[in-house]
Amino acid sequence: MYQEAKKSFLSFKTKEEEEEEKQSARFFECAELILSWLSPSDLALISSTCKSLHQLSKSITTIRSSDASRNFENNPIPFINTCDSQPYSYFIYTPTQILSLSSPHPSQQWGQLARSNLQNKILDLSEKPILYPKPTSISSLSVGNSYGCVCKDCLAGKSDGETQCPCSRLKPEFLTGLVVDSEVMTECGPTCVCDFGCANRLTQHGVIVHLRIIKQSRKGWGLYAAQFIRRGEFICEYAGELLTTTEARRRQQTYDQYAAGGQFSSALLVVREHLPSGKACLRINIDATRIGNIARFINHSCDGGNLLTVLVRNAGALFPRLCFFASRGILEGEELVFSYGDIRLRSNGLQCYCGSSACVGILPSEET
Ligand SMILES: C[S@@+](CC[C@H](N)C(=O)[O-])C[C@H]1O[C@@H](n2cnc3c(N)ncnc32)[C@H](O)[C@@H]1O
Repeated sequence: MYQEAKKSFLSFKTKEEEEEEKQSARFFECAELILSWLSPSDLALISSTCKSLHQLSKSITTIRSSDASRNFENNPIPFINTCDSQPYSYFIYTPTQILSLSSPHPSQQWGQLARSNLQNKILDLSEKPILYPKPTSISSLSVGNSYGCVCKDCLAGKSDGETQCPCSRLKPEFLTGLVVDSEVMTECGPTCVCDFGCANRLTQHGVIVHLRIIKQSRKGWGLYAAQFIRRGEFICEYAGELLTTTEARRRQQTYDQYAAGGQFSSALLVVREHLPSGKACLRINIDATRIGNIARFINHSCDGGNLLTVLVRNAGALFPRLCFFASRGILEGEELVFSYGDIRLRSNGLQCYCGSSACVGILPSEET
């Protein structure tokens, strides 16, 4: 009798306790949404405050390491790390080039929990994560009075690849895998009447091949094939923030200082396109260090690697894009690598661990 009375007394909840419990349940539902906006260090900090938040943070970390592309690409691109405890590399994802963000702290939701009740109510999970502040996508910027095509079927034409489409300077050798040097090619773009299904938009459908990102003790994260990739197949474009040359130089100085302190990888690429006149050169600075796509993980190889870089111009688009294609058949499990350049300005530059027989020992470095 006494035992029964004690039990019912203990399970009795006051109104205040019930209200507190409800509030705590609501807090954890909201926490799922808020935590997916946090950087890894803030996530770790909050996970140390209580057991429930620790569990939530762990689930978010698992989701983050299962897809670097955050659902932006056609297939998940997982992180795999067997050399230390870093589960993923943190950066903000953009599948295409964007104009440089002036905000010093852009943020993006990453790691939403699919089975959250609250999320099911207010979020469509097929949506891409939001990038804040909202960037300007370069593909939406077109040149005034520019050309475009009005073809019904842009690549219909002769079997040798010659087509009537004015936007198509697609090298036929590309598709048969014979080209080995850097080329410039053109595709249909924003000013054409054709839609995204057009065959002359090879590089505009995101990453189609299966890839993974693996960490190595000496080179850091690298991009690897998770399937056999045919020679000439499109891999990805180099997406990031487009910078002015002044801003690129400023950032490179900061990155060099961080790199000197160790454990920092920058991903600022300078592309120079020699214009047909031969007199001028168009310079494009793409920084994928804080905002970029999976191309930011491609490491250097002194022997030129297995990738071919191609500048692709979409008809009517203001800027060309740097795209990677397989320069030969690539086996599943092989690392995707290309040459960062031939110039080594700094004799005390970073040590190269490409492992090729052509290895010079130092990573390329140029004046930004
Ligand atoms: C564009 S990032 C490539 C991804 C980088 N490994 C990471 O962990 O994020 C360029 C940096 O990767 C490293 N890296 C690239 N290729 C390398 C190589 N062959 N040997 C050593 N380090 C390399 C250098 O730190 C370089 O500054």
